[in-house]
Amino acid sequence: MTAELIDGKKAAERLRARVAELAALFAEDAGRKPGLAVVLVGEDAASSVYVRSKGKATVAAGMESFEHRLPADTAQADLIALVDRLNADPAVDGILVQLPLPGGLDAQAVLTRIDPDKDVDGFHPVNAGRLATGLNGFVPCTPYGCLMLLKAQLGELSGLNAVVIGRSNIVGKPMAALLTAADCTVTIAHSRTRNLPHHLAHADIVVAAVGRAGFVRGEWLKPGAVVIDVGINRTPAGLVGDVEFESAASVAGAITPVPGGVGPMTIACLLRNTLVAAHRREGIALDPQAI
Ligand SMILES: Nc1nc2c(c(=O)[nH]1)N[C@@H](CN(C=O)c1ccc(C(=O)N[C@@H](CCC(=O)O)C(=O)O)cc1)CN2
Repeated sequence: MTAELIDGKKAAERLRARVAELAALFAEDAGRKPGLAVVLVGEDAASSVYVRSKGKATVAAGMESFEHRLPADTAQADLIALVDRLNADPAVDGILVQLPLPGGLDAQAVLTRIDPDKDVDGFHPVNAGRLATGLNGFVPCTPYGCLMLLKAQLGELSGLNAVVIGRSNIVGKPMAALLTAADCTVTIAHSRTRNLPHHLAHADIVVAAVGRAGFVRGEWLKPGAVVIDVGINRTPAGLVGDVEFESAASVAGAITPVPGGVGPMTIACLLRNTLVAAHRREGIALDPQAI
């Protein structure tokens, strides 16, 4: 392996510590802690673990955690009613509905019901529009975490060629918007892309978010590329990313491992977004770039 390993766990610890410092200052100014409400519907094992981790991290950062666990057969109207209550609750600065929702529930309708100014997941169409047009809003946590890792690794991103593999609303599209805003030349590749190796051969930055174990092969990469692997695939061999790690690490300049790369940044960025939401709701100044 020649690539430098990008340590997302360490970067996430640093971000969480900074958020905790600023949350303590917020509590002094506002007379209350920032509050995050997380809604879990059903008993998906991985989601349950993520929600527990979010609750713990929220409390550790000096914030208030409100956890709502609902049965898998919850009616759409009841879930919407809960979102409405959280929208109206002054102690709640951020609302997150854990995905995926059980079959039969309309995730888009639920996400669109969240007050855009409490939408710390950044999934509401208003926040997607704000990101696309360069306005202040909330950016989805995983792509924001990827951007932070890229900036820490490369410094200035302007003028670099970036290929984002995957076009989901949660990762691919916002990732491409963030890289475009950072003045990269961005290609979005997906399942219909012809000749992916051709595009990757010119990519200084590769963000893989396709959800297919070991999909990206090392021989497709430009030597020295920085590779961000968003994939979390559970295989008989354990947890693996979307990038074939061994072959990629012998060509790339730097690469995120799975686990321990992008994943931990997701929760750290959620805390960051909650802190920003709390400041905006209370009208207390905070430069989001300084976190
Ligand atoms: N409402 C949301 N739902 C989901 C999101 C999201 O951002 N908002 N993202 C994912 C799940 N997720 C957080 O919710 C998440 C995924 C992975 C990790 C993480 O730290 N992963 C570890 C590995 C942990 C493991 O063994 O599973 C790592 O990569 O090192 C944190 C959060 C889907 N749903």
